[in-house]
Amino acid sequence: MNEKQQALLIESASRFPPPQGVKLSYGTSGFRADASILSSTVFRVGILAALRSIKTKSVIGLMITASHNQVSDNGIKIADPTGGMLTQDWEPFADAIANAIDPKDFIQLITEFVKKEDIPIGGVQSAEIYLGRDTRPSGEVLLEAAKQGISSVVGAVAIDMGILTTPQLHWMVRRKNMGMKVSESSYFEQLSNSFRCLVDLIPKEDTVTSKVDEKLIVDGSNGVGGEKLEELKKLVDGLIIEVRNTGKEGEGILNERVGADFVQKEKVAPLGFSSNDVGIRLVSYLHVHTHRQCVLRSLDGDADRLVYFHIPSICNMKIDLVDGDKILSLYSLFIMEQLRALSKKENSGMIADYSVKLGVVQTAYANGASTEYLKQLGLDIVFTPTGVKYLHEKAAEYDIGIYFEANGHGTILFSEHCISWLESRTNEVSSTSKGSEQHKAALRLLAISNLINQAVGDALSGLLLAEAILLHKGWSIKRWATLYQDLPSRQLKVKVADRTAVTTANAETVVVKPSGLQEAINSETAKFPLGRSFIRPSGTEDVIRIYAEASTQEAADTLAESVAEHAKCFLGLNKS
Ligand SMILES: CC(=O)N[C@H]1[C@@H](OP(=O)(O)O)O[C@H](CO)[C@@H](O)[C@@H]1O
Ligand SMILES: [Mg+2]
Repeated sequence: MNEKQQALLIESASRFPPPQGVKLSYGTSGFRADASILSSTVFRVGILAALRSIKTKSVIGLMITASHNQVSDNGIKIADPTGGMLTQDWEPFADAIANAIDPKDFIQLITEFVKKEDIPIGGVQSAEIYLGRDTRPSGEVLLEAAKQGISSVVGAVAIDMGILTTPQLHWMVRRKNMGMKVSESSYFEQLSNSFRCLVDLIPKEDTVTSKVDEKLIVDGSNGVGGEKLEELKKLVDGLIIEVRNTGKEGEGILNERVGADFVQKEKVAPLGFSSNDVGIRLVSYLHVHTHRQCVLRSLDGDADRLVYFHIPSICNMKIDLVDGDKILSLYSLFIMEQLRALSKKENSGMIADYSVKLGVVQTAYANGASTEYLKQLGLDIVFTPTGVKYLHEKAAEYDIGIYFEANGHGTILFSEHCISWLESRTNEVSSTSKGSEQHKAALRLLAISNLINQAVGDALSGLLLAEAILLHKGWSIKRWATLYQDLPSRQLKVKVADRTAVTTANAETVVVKPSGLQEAINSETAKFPLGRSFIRPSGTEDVIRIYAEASTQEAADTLAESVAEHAKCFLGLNKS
């Protein structure tokens, strides 16, 4: 790094002094904190994004969002060249520069890292960073900090893509690096075209329209997802979608008693839904929730999560939740059916010439009943720690890898080899047996690979895929919900003195430190039939999370409470 570059960094960093007495960590999904202390972090991540772009010779994404957190929080995360999360190798550097208080230490960290990674700053390689943000009011100021961080690296250019959902930004980065044109309208077109393709491939005789829910009501969490769905729905025929909690002025506060995270964790209907919606299919998203005939859905604050629910009774606003595990099960079932059809010998006399490796990835939060169901389908199931970066990485090892967190964050990854094989299948088959089930199955799988976001979980594309499958099967949300019955579960969070004192192993199912705590959890769990419980430190909030499931709701609640008590004893409460 030459002197001119060093001077530029020192000068611009002086405009963004880091907060004192706070330790930030890149966490499960980037940096998150109260927005008022984040300018310096965002500025520094802007520098990191520019270095990453030079190093990889690719466009990098930088998203300003705190997803399901309260509106006063904000955050920042990076999209790598493939559209996935920042490579985990760079996270320690992100943590180090975010926490370097002394400007000299800060510059030294960058100098050493640039040398170690051999990043040719100031050379011919330029850097391009796509910026996106959600609808949080603090987004504008933080966007400016990111721009200044980027422009303090010689040759780096920031391109503001505007207010976007997180998955839209990831999609754009991926597509741009594949050499394609990028715009929001091309995103909407790709989603709506592939949805139409799936609907056109529904066997006419099998459509049992009377059973299908008529209307879909979507809870947009008062965030960016509602607004974007309003645009997308103009291009989608055959679905009646009503968006609530759109975040328009006066409609409500982002993520406050709305959104997928709230619905999934509290298991009650979000604000804006009433006893008039009984029987409808509903969706929540980021968080998206759905509710239709009425199915309801919830999106989350940045629209990368999706859960469905319906309100079965007017007596209370308790919901029947169709969570990420059930979305995963629906997708798995449909994909298995297509693969089976593809491998059948038909008129053409051809059978699949290679067997597609299909796998599913879950975390410890997956309901035990879902894992059992997927096992019975004969699927290969793998568990990873919480956080999409882990699930995504694992899913990418398959030809078709489906991953979901119970909270509705997930997608389906298709390997390049699988996509070209499917393409060749459609070409081969077309001359001899066009219109055969084999041909259609290949076309459906290709349409799914175009519809579902290959970069990251995406509430909008996930919703269209779930809808297409329900239409294909002629299923209502109630039918879908009966795939299996969830084991009763409870999640709690506790603010302890220092959540980093907890370390875990075996995909977070076992506490390693503090010692003795796991034994206490084991002895509580043993008291309940089908009991299962674990704790882990959250990567997005200053809490530890407790999960418990058991054969009855009462037992799950009691187990969660008693494990929480042990955790408090071992860890001490946060006094602040
Ligand atoms: C139990 C739970 O839902 N945890 C969520 C939450 O992470 P925590 O590290 O648990 O705070 O936010 C992450 C980012 O959205 C998401 O990936 C994860 O699944
Ligand atoms: Mg999110």
